[in-house]
Amino acid sequence: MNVFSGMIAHDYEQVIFCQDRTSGLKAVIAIHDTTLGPALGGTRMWNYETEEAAVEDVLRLSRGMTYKNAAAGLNLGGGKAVIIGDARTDKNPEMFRAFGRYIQGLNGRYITAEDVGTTVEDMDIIHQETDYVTGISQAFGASGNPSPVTAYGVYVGMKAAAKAGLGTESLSGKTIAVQGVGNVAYHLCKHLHEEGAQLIVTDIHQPSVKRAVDEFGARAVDPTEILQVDCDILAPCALGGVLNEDTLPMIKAKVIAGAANNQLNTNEDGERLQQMGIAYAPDYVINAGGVMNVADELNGYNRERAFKKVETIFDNVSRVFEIAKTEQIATYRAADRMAEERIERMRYSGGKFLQNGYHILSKR
Ligand SMILES: NC(=O)c1ccc[n+]([C@@H]2O[C@H](COP(=O)([O-])OP(=O)(O)OC[C@H]3O[C@@H](n4cnc5c(N)ncnc54)[C@H](O)[C@@H]3O)[C@@H](O)[C@H]2O)c1
Ligand SMILES: CC(C)C[C@H](N)C(=O)O
Repeated sequence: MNVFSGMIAHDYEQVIFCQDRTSGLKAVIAIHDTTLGPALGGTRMWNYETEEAAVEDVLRLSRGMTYKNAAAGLNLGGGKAVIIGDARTDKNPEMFRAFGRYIQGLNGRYITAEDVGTTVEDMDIIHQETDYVTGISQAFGASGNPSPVTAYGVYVGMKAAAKAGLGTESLSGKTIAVQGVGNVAYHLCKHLHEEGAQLIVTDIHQPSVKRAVDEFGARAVDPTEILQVDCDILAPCALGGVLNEDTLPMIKAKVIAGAANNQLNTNEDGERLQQMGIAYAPDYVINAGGVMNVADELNGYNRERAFKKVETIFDNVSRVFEIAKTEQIATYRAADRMAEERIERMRYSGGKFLQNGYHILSKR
């Protein structure tokens, strides 16, 4: 495994390997870019088949957080962590405490939160060792589980995507196909049902499907069918890579707007979507509600302020469609451009010597 070539390719700042024999912790923290501020991103716990796969994932996800935080207008950089192991069988409190001490050792360069396989309870254990953790329990005056807030952000972002792709932001009467009805999509379906959308759902976990059918009158289909059903909007809310050269020809939706990270398998798939005339809301712009919510904890959590911030996702998604239209480029490129411009402006401005409280000279 050649870690440095991977780091140099997209200019990663730091990768930290953490090991604790007693608890079985094997973790990798990747800090991609801290131009806008300390790196904030969740910790994923996943049973990776190889260590290379874990490193690849943490690199890809941490860079995604740089773009997500920048496009969301947060003064935060991008980072992410992965813990290698089965989230259902391999967790123990000592593991998360050891991990918390590693985070504390970074002195604020990296701040963690939930991601796939980790929970509020895990964040609370990390919090026993460090303050550089968000998404901790509401009992601490913090924000708790980010999934319902992510869902609300996807809902308002979907309205902006519908305006661009269907000419109306109303989702009433629209047929919406949802792939994966887990933590985020359950709450998304609730908003969509309340607005009067017709739902088609699938999941590999049958109780989740049953809940959506029972509570929202959703029509269930097999996981192999969801991408090809007749619908107005497709919401990928399971795992990444679902929009690829094999699946794109099947898709009948005019709009794609969902919560999953890394929906496009490659950038070429983003170009294909543009050629097909499908209005694609870039994943990291529409699913930023969770990070917006946990980031508010850094200011002393205020739920009302956090939700106001999450509502800006409507404007952020609209802006992406505007850039794409004006520049005649695919929406994923428009989103990257929006994020990169913000980072580059700060990099340029931050490159000027201006005395501030953090500068070494001020401590003499
Ligand atoms: N939780 C958050 O706040 C948040 C924030 C931003 C992005 N995301 C992203 O949103 C997505 C969903 O997150 P979540 O927290 O709801 O996770 P989750 O694990 O609760 O839900 C995912 C669901 O997808 C199902 N699934 C997996 N593979 C499937 C397949 N092939 N076909 C159908 N269903 C399948 C799972 O059974 C599960 O119910 C993930 O990609 C995550 O990275 C989550
Ligand atoms: C900070 C977390 C709530 C981030 C979330 N896991 C995401 O991918 O956006």
